[in-house]
Amino acid sequence: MKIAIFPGDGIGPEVTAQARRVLDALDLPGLTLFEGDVGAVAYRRHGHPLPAETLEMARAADAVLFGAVGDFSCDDLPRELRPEQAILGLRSELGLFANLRPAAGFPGLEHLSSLKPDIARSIDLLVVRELNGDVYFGDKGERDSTGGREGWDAMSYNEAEVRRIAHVAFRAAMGRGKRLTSVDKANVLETSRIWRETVIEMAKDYPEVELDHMYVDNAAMQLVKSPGQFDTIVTGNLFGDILSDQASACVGSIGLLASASLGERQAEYGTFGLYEPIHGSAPDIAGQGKANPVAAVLSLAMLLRHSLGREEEAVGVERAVEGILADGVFGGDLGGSASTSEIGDAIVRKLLTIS
Ligand SMILES: NC(=O)C1=CN([C@@H]2O[C@H](COP(=O)(O)OP(=O)(O)OC[C@H]3O[C@@H](n4cnc5c(N)ncnc54)[C@H](O)[C@@H]3O)[C@@H](O)[C@H]2O)C=CC1
Ligand SMILES: CC(C)CC(=O)C(=O)O
Ligand SMILES: [Mg+2]
Repeated sequence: MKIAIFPGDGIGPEVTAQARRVLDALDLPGLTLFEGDVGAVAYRRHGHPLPAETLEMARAADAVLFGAVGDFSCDDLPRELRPEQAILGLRSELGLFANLRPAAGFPGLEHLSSLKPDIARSIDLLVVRELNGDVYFGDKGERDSTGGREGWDAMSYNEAEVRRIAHVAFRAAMGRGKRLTSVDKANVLETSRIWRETVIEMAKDYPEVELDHMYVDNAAMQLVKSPGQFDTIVTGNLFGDILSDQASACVGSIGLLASASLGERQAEYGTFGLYEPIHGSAPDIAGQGKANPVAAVLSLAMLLRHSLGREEEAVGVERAVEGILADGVFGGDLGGSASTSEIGDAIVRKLLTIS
């Protein structure tokens, strides 16, 4: 099996280094690891945030472990050369339309949440975010208007795009609490009207799943008021991006949440996928040993589960993370003092103790 590791910018290399140590500690037979450049670092070295050789490496791999991209020094570059195009390009080129972002509290660590412990205790949800469409990939541009320069981004979803992500979400809900909340803005947006009608039409294929619908503004409010009401959420690219960052603060920190990005074949059979923390390159803390590597390590656990079929090892990594958090090993994002590498050390030690 070939795993491509793309550390990227800012804290990306710091957190992926810890995930790699965990992978090394597992000592799995038959694994080959490759590293590739993405983001600002790739732009500086190769003149493009997603060089052709990196994309080829991803295509040849069984799974990609991604760090993060983004660097404020690139803010003035044309959009197609900005570091963020690396992750957008990988998602679209590899057809990774289904982004799974689980958000569950760590038992006994409710006090780490931004919510009251009693409310935080109930969080156990999965955001299924569409990843290949919406305003991120729609036509966009700048034009002159009577009010000066005007920027525009087209939002759209067709029925086929809604169906394929909704199938993933209905199936995910079947494997969880059998409740699915579709989040949209159907009271205002035509995109959402088609989204909602399509999801309703599909519900008849999943009679065991209890489906409901929520406008995104209410969903944002309900997520902090009573997150326990959610089991599986399905939503578009933009709303899913925002709600999952919010869900991370409900759990405790954005440094805790992992994600898997899967495509048509992959969502069905569980092979190729791209795995990354939900956070970005965090330039405000980069290079200071302050990054929480847990999201990257849990992304590795998702890779082991979904792409390598290594459920036992995935559970082992998740147990090790739960163990070190229960031991009180955490960094500044959770009110502790452990550095990125100390957290990595503790996870590796715990993994070797429990396995
Ligand atoms: N998938 C990706 O590569 C993503 C890239 N970005 C890019 O990252 C750059 C920074 O974006 P922001 O909006 O600031 O989002 P961000 O997620 O990088 O950071 C938001 C806040 O959370 C903190 N934070 C993030 N990850 C952390 C971790 N592991 N441990 C402790 N604290 C952590 C940061 O210090 C910051 O205060 C931008 O260039 C943005 O475009 C943003 C999101 C996703
Ligand atoms: C940087 C982006 C392209 C998207 C993002 O924030 C995310 O996928 O979480
Ligand atoms: Mg985001």
